[in-house]
Amino acid sequence: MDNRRVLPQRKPDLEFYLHRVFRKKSFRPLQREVISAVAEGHDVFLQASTSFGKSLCFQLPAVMGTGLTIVICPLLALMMDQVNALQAIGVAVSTINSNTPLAERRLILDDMLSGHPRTRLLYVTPELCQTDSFRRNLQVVHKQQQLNRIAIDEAHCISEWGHDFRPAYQELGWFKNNLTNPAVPITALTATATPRVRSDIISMLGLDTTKLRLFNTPSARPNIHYEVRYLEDYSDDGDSQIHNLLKWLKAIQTRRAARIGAEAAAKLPPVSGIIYVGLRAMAEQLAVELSRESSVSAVAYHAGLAPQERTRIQTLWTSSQPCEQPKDGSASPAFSIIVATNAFGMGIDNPHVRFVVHWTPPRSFEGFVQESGRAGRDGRAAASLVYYNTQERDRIHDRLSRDAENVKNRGGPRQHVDSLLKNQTARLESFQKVIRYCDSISKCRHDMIKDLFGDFELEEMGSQQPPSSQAMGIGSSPCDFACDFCKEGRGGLAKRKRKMVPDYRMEVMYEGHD
Ligand SMILES: Nc1ncnc2c1ncn2[C@@H]1O[C@H](COP(=O)(O)OP(=O)(O)OP(=O)(O)O)[C@@H](O)[C@H]1O
Repeated sequence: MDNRRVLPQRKPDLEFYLHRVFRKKSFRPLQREVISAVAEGHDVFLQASTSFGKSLCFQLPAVMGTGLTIVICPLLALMMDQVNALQAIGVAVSTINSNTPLAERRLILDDMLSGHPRTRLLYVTPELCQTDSFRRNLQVVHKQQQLNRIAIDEAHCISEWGHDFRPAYQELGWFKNNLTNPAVPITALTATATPRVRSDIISMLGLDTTKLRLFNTPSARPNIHYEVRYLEDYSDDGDSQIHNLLKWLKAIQTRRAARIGAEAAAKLPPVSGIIYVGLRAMAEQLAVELSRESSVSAVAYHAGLAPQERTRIQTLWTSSQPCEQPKDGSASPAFSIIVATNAFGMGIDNPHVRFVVHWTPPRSFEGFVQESGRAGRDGRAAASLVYYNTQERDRIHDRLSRDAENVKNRGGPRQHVDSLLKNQTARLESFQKVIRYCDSISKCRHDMIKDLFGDFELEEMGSQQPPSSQAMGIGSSPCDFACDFCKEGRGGLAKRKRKMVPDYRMEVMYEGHD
């Protein structure tokens, strides 16, 4: 008998893959912990802010060793962004989507079923995972012990879209029910999930909460200054709002010049910002009006633009010189602004956005957190402004209530109507959270976001957080004078609000909200 001690072969560590494959210097806070849990084969739920680097949490484990990771992605553009980025660094990645030619699809499936797939990550849609043929293929790969995990990116879509226009999301529970002995680990990742959405994700995927490893970053980002600007009711032409915004931009410009000198400030690339509006026509109009200012370059972005034009705008805006230079040789604008509907954002990787403005109250609280979270992805100071007036608030609220009523009165299969109603009610509740956030003048906005998003519940469920937020403990605020309440206090906010809203309305607005 050979008694020689077999030395365990030392596997390259996570840092090795981080440096070698992904060419990053170090992990961001919490990333290492999440990646370890994924690599160890746990079911993982990660709720982390838009700038976190969630993709790395399943991409890195996928390139360690052999086997296949299936990635479920809701949008083609998002899928292609990740696939292109991985191809560029030499990772064996493929995608099967509506644009994949048949011959290529066959090659990918042949590789997948070969018993030792070369492909490390395969990006697919939930609709593909619903088909019998793809499910059979997954079962074969699973039997061959080559199916390492399923990663579900933008997992909130399970709850937000699964109930109506993308029912395939409702079917993702198939993995846990059918890929068993051993069960295939699932990694679900999202930037925005309220307690309701979270529990939908967990139950629809069939995840066992007693074994699930949970991770989250605070929903309110410490480097973002949150502020609500109260507008007078019935301001008919919007001029005062534009004036208010331009004044704010001017102040940023002045501060910048004071800090580094006017000449040096003029040589810096423009400050990038996003203004979210509710309608396409509003995006066009506001972009024209803002561009009248020599210091501003503003461009509209919405789903009505031709795809090439949208790509052109995105590419320019995410480049190091994010707007066109004036043809007459005059100084380049100090601000480069995209005026967009909510068609703009998902998957757009511009870490240097300094501000996100909501021109009207956002339609949902999740949308607000996600959209405002596009500011300051580089970790530097950034701002979120919401323009708010009671007229617009009531208009949106009435419309959402009417939509819920219409669904109730609709004919059709009971189950379908119930599902639509659940969704419509959730939309209304989500907007009511926007109202609470905007109306409040008595609480730190970071704390409000944390409350309204259910961060506390995650903490109670044992979710692990980055060390800096743990140090603050449950219930404490990540705000360091980075919101209008902490800066101006209740008195200051009340004064601002009173100027814009008649006294009798103020009383009504406070009721039940603070
Ligand atoms: N450890 C790291 N060091 C440096 N850069 C990183 C690191 N991890 C991720 N990144 C970069 O951060 C950027 C954002 O990553 P990613 O797109 O995965 O974010 P996300 O959390 O999925 O955001 P979103 O919710 O907006 O999609 C990417 O450019 C990525 O390469």
